[in-house]
Amino acid sequence: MATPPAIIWKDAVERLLRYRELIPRLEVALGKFSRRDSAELIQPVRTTVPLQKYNGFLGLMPAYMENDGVLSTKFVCFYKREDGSTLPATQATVVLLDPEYGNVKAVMDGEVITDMRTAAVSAISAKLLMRPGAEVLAILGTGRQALSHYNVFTEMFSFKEVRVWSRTKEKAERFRDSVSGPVTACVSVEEAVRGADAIVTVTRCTEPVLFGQWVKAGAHVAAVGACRPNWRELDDVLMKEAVVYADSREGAMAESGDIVLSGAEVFAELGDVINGTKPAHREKTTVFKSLGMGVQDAVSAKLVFDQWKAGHSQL
Ligand SMILES: NC(=O)C1=CN([C@@H]2O[C@H](COP(=O)(O)OP(=O)(O)OC[C@H]3O[C@@H](n4cnc5c(N)ncnc54)[C@H](O)[C@@H]3O)[C@@H](O)[C@H]2O)C=CC1
Ligand SMILES: O=C([O-])C1=[NH+]CCC1
Repeated sequence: MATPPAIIWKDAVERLLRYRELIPRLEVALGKFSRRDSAELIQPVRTTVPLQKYNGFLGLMPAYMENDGVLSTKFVCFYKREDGSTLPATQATVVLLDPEYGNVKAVMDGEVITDMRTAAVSAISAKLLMRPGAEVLAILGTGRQALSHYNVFTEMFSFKEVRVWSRTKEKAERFRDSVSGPVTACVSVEEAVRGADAIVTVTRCTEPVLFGQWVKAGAHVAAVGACRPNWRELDDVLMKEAVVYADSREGAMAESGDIVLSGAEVFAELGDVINGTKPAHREKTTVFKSLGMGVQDAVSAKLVFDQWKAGHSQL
């Protein structure tokens, strides 16, 4: 009989997941995903169930990596919360299964995984697409993803200046005061992004907040919010001027308002660049449209579970 699943909650995930181990594994997984070899990796586009009464969605995100023996699914609920709401915008749980027996091996907190793997993939996009010598990073939004993006971008790159913008100055200042490094709290998006070499958009907005006219030619934008086909963060000018990359082409065509509504073309997936089958246009303005993929959760969950098991076998 199968042993009961391990329950690995937030504190443990926080302790066990490290960017330095996560990032190389995500790079390998993104490359595998873009090869579309179903003997290696299967990951359908997220199934989304609208929770109309609550202005939210349940996303089901399964992934199977046969050669790695990893089978998982994430349940993620995300909401368009009203201003001032104290309810969480995103809640997630990852379930790891044994692909041979079908039993659940572990149930783990998915919030830390979602925060970290999303930021890690944006950092991979910057590693591949940002101009060398980038000096200024701008972050739009000051929530959970803003913090994880701040952490990994400042760990991986040496920016001379980091700017943040939120809809109120107080929120931008609170974010500035909560992190250890120097941050400029900006009162307008324009002030935050003018001259920036890298821009991260991590807002819950549904209308464009970042306009192409403010974006420096050759900048790299990691666009993380607006994960519904009728939600936007970036305007048409930026979407049409930039070379657009995505984590999953199918995901982007189905779920990204910035792509669907602007009519912009997805030039390549990050995995195509990793595999060397599509170029990284570092010299041009680039947008990485992130939607999030089950395989990113699968890789993270395996890493957490392996470390958790190693810790428990020593007890
Ligand atoms: N691409 C991916 O893989 C993932 C994307 N997301 C998306 O990333 C975004 C940020 O997520 P979290 O940081 O977890 O949310 P959060 O609720 O912690 O932070 C959201 C930020 O957006 C700001 N905001 C809310 N409404 C806004 C508006 N109308 N205009 C401008 N700013 C607004 C809030 O003040 C806050 O600073 C959300 O859209 C979420 O759905 C979340 C997880 C994974
Ligand atoms: O990949 C993910 O977990 C999500 N993408 C959009 C909201 C949550």
